[in-house]
Amino acid sequence: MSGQRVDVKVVMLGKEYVGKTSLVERYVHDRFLVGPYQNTIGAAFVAKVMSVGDRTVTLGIWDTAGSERYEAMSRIYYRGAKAAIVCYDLTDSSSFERAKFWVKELRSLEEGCQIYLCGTKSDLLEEDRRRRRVDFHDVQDYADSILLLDPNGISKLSSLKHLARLARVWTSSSRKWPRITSVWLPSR
Ligand SMILES: Nc1nc2c(ncn2[C@@H]2O[C@H](COP(=O)(O)OP(=O)(O)OP(=O)(O)O)[C@@H](O)[C@H]2O)c(=O)[nH]1
Repeated sequence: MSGQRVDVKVVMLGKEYVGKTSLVERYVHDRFLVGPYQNTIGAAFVAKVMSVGDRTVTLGIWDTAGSERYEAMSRIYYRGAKAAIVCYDLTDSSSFERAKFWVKELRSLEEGCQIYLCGTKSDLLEEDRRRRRVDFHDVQDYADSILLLDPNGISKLSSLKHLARLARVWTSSSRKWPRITSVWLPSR
């Protein structure tokens, strides 16, 4: 990581191949890389400067490797994160189980971290709905069950408006670009 000042640390988590790097590439460089899949090794860091009202905020985004081989390393990267974008692939049910694993871990170990749950690759469902492997209602029920555990968590959303905005950027999409649906979860 460079010596750049970071105001808000954001970490990307989720099973390998769900599309974490693609989301970061799109958000930071406004591009979608085509070509052979290249798995992330360890983690990659990128900074993104954004304006929030009259303030300038530097996000430091850690894009972790999804392979379980790097699980211990990912724990190092989520320490102190203000937000975690936990991704799962709508066409891969095991990736949703993996997302739950990360949510559980963050909620018990990183209480100050806002968690965003992102279902990726919705373009594949537009092409063929039968490819869906993660039911929308299951995700909704899961999100609700966590909200119910901590009703106060909802208020935290307004205190981190810039991150909510960041999530919105990631949800707006066009064809052929990373496609996600997002559900906000409180941190506890
Ligand atoms: N159809 C479709 N493919 C996508 C989308 N996002 C990513 N992909 C493809 O999915 C593959 C994996 O994407 P990555 O962004 O490298 O996945 P990752 O989660 O960073 O993977 P790891 O680095 O192994 O953890 C690549 O071949 C991407 O082109 C999407 O929204 N739609």
